[in-house]
Amino acid sequence: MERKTDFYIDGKWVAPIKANDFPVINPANETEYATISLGTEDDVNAAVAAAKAAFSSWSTTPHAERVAKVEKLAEIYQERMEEMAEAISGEMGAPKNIASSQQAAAGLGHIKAFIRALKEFEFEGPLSEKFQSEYIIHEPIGVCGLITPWNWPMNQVTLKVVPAVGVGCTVLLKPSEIAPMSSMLFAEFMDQAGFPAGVFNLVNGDGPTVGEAMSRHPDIDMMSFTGSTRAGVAVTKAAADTVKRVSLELGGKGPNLVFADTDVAKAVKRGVLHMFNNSGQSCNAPSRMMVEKSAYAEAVEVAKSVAEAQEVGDPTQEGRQIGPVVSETQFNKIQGLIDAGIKEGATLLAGGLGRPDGLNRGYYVKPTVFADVTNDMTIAKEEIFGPVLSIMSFESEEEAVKIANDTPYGLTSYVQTGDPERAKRLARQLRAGMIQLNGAGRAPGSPFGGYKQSGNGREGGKFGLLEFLEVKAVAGWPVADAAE
Ligand SMILES: NC(=O)c1ccc[n+]([C@@H]2O[C@H](COP(=O)([O-])OP(=O)(O)OC[C@H]3O[C@@H](n4cnc5c(N)ncnc54)[C@H](O)[C@@H]3O)[C@@H](O)[C@H]2O)c1
Repeated sequence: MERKTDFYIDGKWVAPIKANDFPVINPANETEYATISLGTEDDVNAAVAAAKAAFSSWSTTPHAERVAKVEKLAEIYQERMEEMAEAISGEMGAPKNIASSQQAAAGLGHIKAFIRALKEFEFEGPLSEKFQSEYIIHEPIGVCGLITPWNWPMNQVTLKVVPAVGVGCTVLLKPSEIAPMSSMLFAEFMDQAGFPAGVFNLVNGDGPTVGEAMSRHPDIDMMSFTGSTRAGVAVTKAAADTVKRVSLELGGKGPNLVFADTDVAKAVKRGVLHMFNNSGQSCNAPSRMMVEKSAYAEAVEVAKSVAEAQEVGDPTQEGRQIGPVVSETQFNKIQGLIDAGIKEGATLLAGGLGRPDGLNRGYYVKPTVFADVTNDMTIAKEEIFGPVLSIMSFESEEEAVKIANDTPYGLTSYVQTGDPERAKRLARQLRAGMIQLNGAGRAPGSPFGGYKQSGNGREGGKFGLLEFLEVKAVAGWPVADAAE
């Protein structure tokens, strides 16, 4: 078992000011995978002081030099990708192949997309052709506090750290205390890449102590938060007195509209597998499958057989199995929601309560599908964050849009239809930050973020850079006389 109780502050690994050991549990076998320390407000103060001191020189370092450091980081990340996949698998239970090809790989993909965005972004220029002497300059916002969740650890960490330091901000990262090992390894990569002392700092800790101290801190200029809507609201409230900018990436309850004019079997299979991916622990999971009435019977049959064929098991083995969910708390929460689905009268098609056969140790959940769900049921309203799909039906396109939008969330909505005009129409009518039509994957650098209570930020590519930039407007910028 690894013991990694130090924090990374001002370019060095330092012991916490007050020791407070905390176990990182491997959810596949319920044993202690590593020990970290939970920090205090004093550790936050030390890290923020380092970040503040580093800001004036880092923010004025030539852009090309900063980009070169990010390129170095990409090289190191690529070389040490397998270590990263192992850390992610051990801390949150992603099976080997997902940890490597999806989880760790997502981090590298984002770093590369940011390198392109950093090279292409126009940091300054005239307001318009007409107003040449009104000059706009984008400047780094300052010291940024970054808080991340456990479900896609490196995806989230790279989406925040890389654009922030890339544009000249300095940062304090607090990863999820449940899955901090990948971030500790990432800190090693940052150190190896040669970022100057104080540019990147990491303090482990829980939300109410370290997260709250960061959100309130007068010397943190911006908070970038990914996690539950509950914690996002807490961060926003704690940040209010200092009027810092708060960027939020929160939960979701994604609708997946399946129309009879598509290849229903194929679309349903894709939707079910997508729901189960990462054991259902994705903010953008298509958790409400809505099927046009005339295709409903077929959809239910396909979903049942896909769920029954879904293997669950040991993440250290090769294969297409899904792993456990992250913790006992999550396991119990999911069981409670499955129970609510049964009690509220949804039809249990596959899975259900308890662990899958033969898996008595580890937080494994049965791949579960409910049919005949209505949008007022708890399982249709709450983010479950487990491999649990709800299927419901609709009669008309109008009704489908109404049900899809009837949620406080608005992260990703999915549409499956053979009619291109309908696809375009729905893409405009669905109230969500992201729409995926007919199984299309998202392009690197495309903005990731939500409407409504799914958040207010946009991460990735040039949109992700803008999150960490202030906009300065200069009137009377000297311009050469056109007549000269
Ligand atoms: N929209 C997105 O981009 C996105 C991506 C991934 C996950 N998520 C969301 O994250 C959630 C799952 O992650 P989780 O269980 O780790 O969420 P969580 O909100 O419990 O924790 C997320 C982070 O916030 C910290 N935190 C908790 N309470 C806090 C407080 N009062 N002040 C400051 N920080 C606090 C935690 O320590 C952790 O680092 C889901 O709701 C999921 O939808 C959203």
